[in-house]
Amino acid sequence: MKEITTKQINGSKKIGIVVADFNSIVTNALLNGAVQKLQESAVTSEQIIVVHVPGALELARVVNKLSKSGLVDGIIALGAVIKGETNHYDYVCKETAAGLSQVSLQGAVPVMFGVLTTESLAQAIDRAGGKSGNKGTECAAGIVQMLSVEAQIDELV
Ligand SMILES: Nc1c(NC[C@H](O)[C@H](O)[C@H](O)CO)[nH]c(=O)[nH]c1=O
Ligand SMILES: CC(=O)[C@@H](O)COP(=O)(O)O
Repeated sequence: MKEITTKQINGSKKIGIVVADFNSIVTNALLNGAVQKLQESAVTSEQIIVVHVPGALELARVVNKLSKSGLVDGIIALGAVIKGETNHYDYVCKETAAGLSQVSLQGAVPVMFGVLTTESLAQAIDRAGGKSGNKGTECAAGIVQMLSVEAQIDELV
């Protein structure tokens, strides 16, 4: 049986982080968690490109542009969508998830979905370095695994 699993990624790989500035008190914490985890995984700051967009709905377009650019080998998309008084939340969540999923499946590089979709600011804070962890940290570990396993598959082809 051959098992393909995580190894450290080589120093030539570039990782893009596209972060929504809406609810920046949360998304900055996600960004910090992602960068710290990447650095713990021996990814240098020179291998990381950070791009800011206005809100979650703009993530997919810029992630798609970055994916096609050839500048990066993997992308982490970070955002925080927090429910308000109306059903606008539902549309933002649905379209953001659909857009990013499409880019990851059909695009050139793997995309990690690091967009919080919560009922309250408190729930978001809990998931951006609070008692429920840090979604940015999770996504950083995930992109390292994805780049590693995809490279190993390419070597078998
Ligand atoms: N309410 C939230 C938004 N709304 C803004 C949209 O994402 C978008 O920027 C706007 O509709 C213009 O196209 N964005 C978030 O990231 N989080 C929210 O809670
Ligand atoms: C997720 C959102 O778009 C939300 O912030 C909008 O708030 P509201 O539904 O009160 O307009």
